[in-house]
Amino acid sequence: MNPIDQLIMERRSIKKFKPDAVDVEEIIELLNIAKWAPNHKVNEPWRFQLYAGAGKEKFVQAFLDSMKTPDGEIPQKALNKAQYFRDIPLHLVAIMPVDPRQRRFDEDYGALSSMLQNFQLAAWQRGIGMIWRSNDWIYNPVFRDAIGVEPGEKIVATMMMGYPAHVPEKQARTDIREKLEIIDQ
Ligand SMILES: Cc1cc2nc3c(=O)[nH]c(=O)nc-3n(C[C@H](O)[C@H](O)[C@H](O)COP(=O)(O)O)c2cc1C
Repeated sequence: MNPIDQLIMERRSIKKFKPDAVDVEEIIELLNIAKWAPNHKVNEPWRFQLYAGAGKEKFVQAFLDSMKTPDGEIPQKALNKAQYFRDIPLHLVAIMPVDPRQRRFDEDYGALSSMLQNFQLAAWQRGIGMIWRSNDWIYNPVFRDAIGVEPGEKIVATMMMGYPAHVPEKQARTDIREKLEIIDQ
């Protein structure tokens, strides 16, 4: 199998990471590769925040703030998740401008999603794993405010990254013939 086909098929979303640090410069390099995604108008509809080292606590605190109940309590489940996040080497937040024109919005979302998949693949090639998370809290105004996402911006993903401690089994995919209609007459 050619290496690109193999890379696409063998990349997995990673949830368990080794504690080993990932070099921030390598992530910058990978983002500089990933930006060559297809992008109508080449408007580069994205900005990123990379939480590393002591800076991760800002991300974790924003998450915890968004999890507070009306009486100011933080559920144990959220505290456990926060600890899990602290132990992950890097968190990347991908943010796009929200264009009120549906077509432009769709194009921007498509471009950033393509960019993020490039990023996942280029990182996997170098042994770096990640998971794209789009949990409810990225839509929570408390979380958005805490990390400085402006009105008119949308968090598209949080990418949690590190060297994989466990690579899960692939989940089956349907033969594309079942989802493909060929119209040739
Ligand atoms: C837009 C998007 C959002 C996702 N959000 C989550 C998420 O919130 N939590 C999660 O565990 N995985 C999330 N994933 C990762 C998928 O769960 C994962 O791709 C899927 O299970 C298939 O596994 P694979 O990537 O290893 O093939 C997301 C993926 C995409 C593309």
